[in-house]
Amino acid sequence: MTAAPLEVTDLSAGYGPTRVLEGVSFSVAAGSRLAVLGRNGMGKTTLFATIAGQTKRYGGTIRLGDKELGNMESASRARSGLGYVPQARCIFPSLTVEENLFVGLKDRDRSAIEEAYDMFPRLKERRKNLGSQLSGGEQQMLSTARTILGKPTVLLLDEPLEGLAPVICEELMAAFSKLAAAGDMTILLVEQRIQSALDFADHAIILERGRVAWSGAPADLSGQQDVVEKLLGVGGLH
Ligand SMILES: Nc1ncnc2c1ncn2[C@@H]1O[C@H](COP(=O)(O)OP(=O)(O)OP(=O)(O)O)[C@@H](O)[C@H]1O
Repeated sequence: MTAAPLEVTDLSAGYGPTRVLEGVSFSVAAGSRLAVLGRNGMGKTTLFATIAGQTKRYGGTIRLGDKELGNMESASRARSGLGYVPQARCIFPSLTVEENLFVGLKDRDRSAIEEAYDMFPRLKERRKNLGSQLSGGEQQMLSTARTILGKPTVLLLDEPLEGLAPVICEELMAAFSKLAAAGDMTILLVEQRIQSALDFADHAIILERGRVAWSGAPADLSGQQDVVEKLLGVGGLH
């Protein structure tokens, strides 16, 4: 499969009567990398959960390639090419690493598991360990690898670096960059480690109270100190 474009138009969503996203529009070209940034509670996770069909959508469209996802169940969105690695690492703690990966294979041959081991050699070393015996970084690798084995054409990564040591963050970001460079996936990344996200992405959007408050190239942000302070709550970028 090759990467697909994603186009979100006038999306609004929330939880019961609480509207969180309002009029969110952006597009991501096939094979490109979008950083979704914003302070805590601004709607980043809600955006990804809505694209994945796990939050109530009130209006707007979500187009992946030539398919409209808006009215599909989550499983159909996944079959249409959407891969979602949620913030809470989703692994089966009582299954081994290898068994966890089998779950991600769907109808692919077992030999495809080598793709996951090529990307994350650490998982190969731990293949007989139970999910519960993995470190936070290894769990993140497993959660990501399992989704990638499903061959998504658009991949959503929600705060993959959360709580991880710098050396593991570098390892993960290198793996994501390799994936992006292969051209098989369009990647959207939510990340609090702003500089890592900007280094990775070729475009960024910043959410503020559920709306897109800024959109542009990562390089443009470094010259906009007021935007960085107001929308990201940090003093500066490196
Ligand atoms: N299950 C829920 N029910 C009701 N409100 C929720 C629920 N999940 C999130 N919210 C609210 O939606 C808003 C956006 O939350 P969301 O988790 O999408 O933000 P975020 O930008 O991802 O934050 P963070 O960076 O802290 O993860 C917040 O006000 C939050 O309290």
